Formats: sequence, C-alpha cells, structure tokens
Amino acid sequence: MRDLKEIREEINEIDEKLIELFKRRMECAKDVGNYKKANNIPILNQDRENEILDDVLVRGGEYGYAAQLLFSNIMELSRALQHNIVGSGKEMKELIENSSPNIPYNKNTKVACQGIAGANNHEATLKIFPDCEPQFCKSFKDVFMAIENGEADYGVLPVENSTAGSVSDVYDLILKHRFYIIKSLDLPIHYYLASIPQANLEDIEEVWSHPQALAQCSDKITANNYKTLQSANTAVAARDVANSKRINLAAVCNGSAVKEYGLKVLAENYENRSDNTTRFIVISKKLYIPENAEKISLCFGLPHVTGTLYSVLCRFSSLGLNLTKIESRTMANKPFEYLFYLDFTGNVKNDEVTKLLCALSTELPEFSFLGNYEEDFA
Ligand SMILES: O=C(O)C(=O)C[C@]1(C(=O)O)C=C[C@@H](O)C=C1
Repeated sequence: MRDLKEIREEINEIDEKLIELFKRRMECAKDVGNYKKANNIPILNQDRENEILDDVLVRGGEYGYAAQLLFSNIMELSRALQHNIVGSGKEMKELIENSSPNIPYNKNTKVACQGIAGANNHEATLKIFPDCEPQFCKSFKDVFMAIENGEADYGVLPVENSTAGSVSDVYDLILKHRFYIIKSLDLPIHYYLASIPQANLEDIEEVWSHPQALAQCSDKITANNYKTLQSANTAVAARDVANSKRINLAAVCNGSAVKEYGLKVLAENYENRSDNTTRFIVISKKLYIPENAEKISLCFGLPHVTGTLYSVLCRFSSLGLNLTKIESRTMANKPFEYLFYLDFTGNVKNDEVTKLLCALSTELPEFSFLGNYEEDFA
C-alpha cells in the first residue's frame, strides 16, 4: 500500500495542474462571452454542452458519470461568468434596485385575510398590522383576487405548519399569481377543545375544525375516537358549534374564537406538539425589500436536462446561501412537468446574489423572483 503522505503529495501536484487548467478554461469562457455579446448570441448552447457531456461520459471510463457531474458544474460556472459579461437580467437588477425598503402602513391600509374574526389568519394579521381592520375573504383565492383587483394592499396567508406541513393551495396560488412576498411571521398556535357552555367533556362525540387544525390535534382526536367534520376555518367551526346548541359537539379553535363565540373550554393545548407553529406570509403587488431582509423566495420550471436542479442549488450554496424550503407543484395542463418554489437565506444587497438571480432569470423557464424579506417570530 502507498504511503498516505506520498499519495497526498501526488494529489497536490494534480490539483495544481487542475486549477491552472480550470483558470485557462474560464478565460476561454470569458472570450466566448465577449464574442457572444458582440454578436448577440445566447449564452446557453445546450447542443454544445451535450456534446461535451457525452464525450466525458465515454472518456471518463469507470468515472464517466462523476466526470459528467464535474463538467456540468464547470459549464454552469462558465455560463455564470458569461452572464456577467453580457449583463443578463437587466430587468431583474432594475426591479431590485427600484424596490423600496419601507413597507407603508397606517390604520387605513387595506389588509386581506381568509376566514372570520377569531381565526388564526386574523390573529396573524393583527400581529403584523396591529391596528388594521382586516378584509375577511371566503377563500385563499379571494385574498389573491383582492390584491389583483386593487381592493387590498396586502394579503396575509398561512404557508406552512410545523406539524401538518405545507398549505399546498396557497403555494399553488403563489405560483399562479406571482405577487411579491414582503414579510413572514412564525406564530405559535395553541388550540382549545371548546363546546357550548352546557356541555361536558364526557358528552363529546364529534369535533369540528379546519383540516389543518384537525391534523395538528390528531393524537387526542384519534385517542378519543371522535368523529370529525371539516370547517372552512377554526373560527367558523367555533361559531357553528355555538349556533348548533348540541352538547355532543366541540370545536378545535384558538383562544380568540373561544371568547368571540362564548364557548366553554373543555381542554387546553390540544395540539400534538407543544411547539406547534404556523408560518404566515404577507403578499403585495409592489416589491419592498427591507434593509435586514434575510430570506429570498423564488420559483422556476426546469428545462429537460439532467441535473439542472442540482446545479442551480450548487450555485446558491457556493455563495453560502442555504436552501430552507423547496416545494414542487405540477404545472397546469402539463402532467409530469413541475414548477419549483424555493426559499434561501440571503440578502440581494450582496452583489453576487443579484448577479446569480440575473443569470437564473434568463436561463430558467418560468423564473420569478418572489421577494427578499424579514422573518419575524411572535
Ligand atoms: O461553447 C460555448 O458556446 C460556450 O459558451 C462554452 C460553454 C462551456 O463552458 O463549454 C459554456 C456555455 C455554453 O452553454 C456551452 C459551452
């Protein structure tokens, strides 16, 4: 067996050559970039890349697939360099530069949320916009429509719960409308099992609530063998239980709904997990990027090329930006084609981040920058 020190010396020797070759290759890519700029030729040449990848697969022998991965990353870097030379993504750059850091708000600002008084959405809305009179909408879709039609300035929406997972309807609407996300709030959610004042815990046979709340409280509901019925939201469940006058019924709802609809608390902290938290976002037609923004959201489709998602993720991680969320949703009318929604840590004030977004905006189909915002914790 060879001595470790000796092998490492050989690796150092090879790396020295590799780095020189890599630098030479990047200089060539730069020259091609200048040529493409002068002749108005697109940066990406998929046929040329495929030709190179096919070639390295064969020449790489037993390391053929690894060699393909290496070269697809090298070409990704070479394209990134060329995008800089050409000045791709001007619109993206302007969009970011023209955004304002302060989110305007006073008590007359129109804020839309789904549900009725006492719902979790209402609570989140008041936490973010303390003195506002929310415009209650029947559905998440109506919140988006209120923004679309200019009836509301902002919309507050739940996107994810720590127990029950993503609110997929909201992600579908985000991808459809592509409004900007200008803030997020993590709100701890505690539930009560509540009934009309005449009822006792032993009387309960059936529980009403929103499907997400039923999922977040599934342990106790299942243990008690309760029948469940889905409501439009937790406050609607509370209101309907109050109106039903039935003693065998209870709602899973929050403290505001208990008060709002005069219910009796039968059990507290009904959620499966004590750290039960829901993440809400604020959407807006106008882009605001606060000074201390720390989360970047974007979405895109993928060209039918092996490893594209991987190489896009690599480009973020090479800038030290971590992926914190990824959702894939099927495209409308295109079975088995996907749109991706992603959250990364980071701030677009970093020049390298803006350059990356500019490059991606010209390379990826259906690309949208959805915002760069602060994350608050209630
Ligand atoms: O040959 C080109 O057109 C280049 O720009 C070079 C290169 C490469 O790095 O090999 C980079 C981008 C293209 O998509 C194809 C190939």
